[in-house]
Amino acid sequence: MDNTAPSTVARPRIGKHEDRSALRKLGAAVRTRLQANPRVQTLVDEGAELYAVGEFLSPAECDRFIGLVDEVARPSSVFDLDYDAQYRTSYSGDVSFADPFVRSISRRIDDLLGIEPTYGEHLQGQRYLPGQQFKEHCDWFWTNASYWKGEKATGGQRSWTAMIYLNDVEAGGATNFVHLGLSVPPQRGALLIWNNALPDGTVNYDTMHAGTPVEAGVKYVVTKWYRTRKWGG
Ligand SMILES: O=C(O)CCC(=O)C(=O)O
Ligand SMILES: [Fe+2]
Repeated sequence: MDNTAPSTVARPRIGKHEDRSALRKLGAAVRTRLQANPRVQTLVDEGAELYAVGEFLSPAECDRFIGLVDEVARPSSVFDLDYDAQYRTSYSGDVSFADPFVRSISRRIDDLLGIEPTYGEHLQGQRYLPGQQFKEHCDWFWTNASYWKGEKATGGQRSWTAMIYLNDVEAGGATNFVHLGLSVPPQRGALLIWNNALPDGTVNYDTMHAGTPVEAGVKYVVTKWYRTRKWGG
């Protein structure tokens, strides 16, 4: 599940900034916790906040997760997809939250960030074959879009994103933060974390990113998006 806008519209009106104070508080709490953790590397701290942890998952855990993604992968969908059916061409799926292995990994991410587990959406796996990509988008929700009413009632705005690369990719597949000039190549087991909001609690356009096309090999990632409140209906 994701929220995408045409990349040609860099700074559209998004309506009033919803969940601003919750985003500000979550931003500060997670920032403080990550910066105090010696395992966490700061990638960007100006204009946006991006962090990374190498070898967050072991190779065996990555392989096990890849197996689960292969089981659930189906064509991806994004919100308001009509304008460009090619926007997200990867395969994605919610890996089973009933699986104790999935739960343990999910909890490990919660603990690292220090976010209340119920705020997190279920982990979503994605698989990209050669030529597949996820074009430029922000993970936060457009609060003037038709889907917002439903999202507002089921957890509100997205705060932090955590994404794990499950394998090294032969060629291509980097995650490109277009406004930050940062390109992150897939690295097996590495966790990438970013704040979708600015310190003042407004959504951050500069978190816009793309999963660039895989050129050779297959790319697997697992993503967890956190809301500002308990997620779910
Ligand atoms: O695959 C990537 O590198 C990016 C994925 C992504 O942007 C997302 O899942 O929200
Ligand atoms: Fe994304």
